[in-house]
Amino acid sequence: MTAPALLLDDVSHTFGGRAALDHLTLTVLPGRVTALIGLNGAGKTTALRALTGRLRPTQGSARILGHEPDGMPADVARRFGHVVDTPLVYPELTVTENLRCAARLHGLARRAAGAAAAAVGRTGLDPWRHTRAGALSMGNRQRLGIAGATLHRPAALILDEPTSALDPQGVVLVRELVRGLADDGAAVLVSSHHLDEVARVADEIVVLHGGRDVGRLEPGGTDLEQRFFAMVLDADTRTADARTTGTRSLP
Ligand SMILES: Nc1ncnc2c1ncn2[C@@H]1O[C@H](COP(=O)(O)OP(=O)(O)OP(=O)(O)O)[C@@H](O)[C@H]1O
Repeated sequence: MTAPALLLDDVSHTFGGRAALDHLTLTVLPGRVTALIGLNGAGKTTALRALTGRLRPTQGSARILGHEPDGMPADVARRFGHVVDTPLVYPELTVTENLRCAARLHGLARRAAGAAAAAVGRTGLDPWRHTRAGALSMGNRQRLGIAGATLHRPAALILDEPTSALDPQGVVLVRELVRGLADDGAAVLVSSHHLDEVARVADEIVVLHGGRDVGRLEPGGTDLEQRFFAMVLDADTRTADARTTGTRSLP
């Protein structure tokens, strides 16, 4: 059996006594794009932060390429890429300089210039390659973050709402980038609100609601939005019923 490249194992997290994640188990296999979708406040970013080690969950564990996110050996860390919260971008450096730094950080010291130039091309940043990152538009800053997180062709990739600020051309470029990495064997976990986009890129869609995995949606078909809302409504109904009967509702 193939081992998951990304794993959240029975993860719960509370902020000030309020549950943000509730016994969430999530696996992403090599070569697969898994999308995490949910309403505002469903727990998507908290899940991705727990997986990247930016947040230590109250309960449960996370693994990236078989290692704890806090204790990844350097050679494993170089096979991982992510954009969660703010992208690692230096505002005083140009786009190209930032990407050369990212290439060096990912162990591509001798190939940094070539990797940076290729990443500029892949993400449509050519007109801005000599622009300081701090002077970029929000969408181009998002492109730069994604370019830096993917230029080393990671084996495991986590992107939190990667297309939130992108124009239609950027959405297509990111879709092709993500799909291409997965087709080359990468495990990709992406959170999104854009159901149409998710349907185009994901192999599997996990619905998060109230910090819980409430079910999977097939990416195919035209009624994804309808199926999403039906799943969320059903989860709410079961939670309300469980409260009435004093039991814990199951996903
Ligand atoms: N640092 C924090 N302190 C307190 N509560 C937090 C913190 N971060 C998140 N939360 C709470 O945890 C819950 C899940 O938030 P999270 O940001 O993970 O949701 P999300 O699904 O990513 O939402 P969105 O789609 O709006 O980005 C929310 O109720 C949120 O208010």
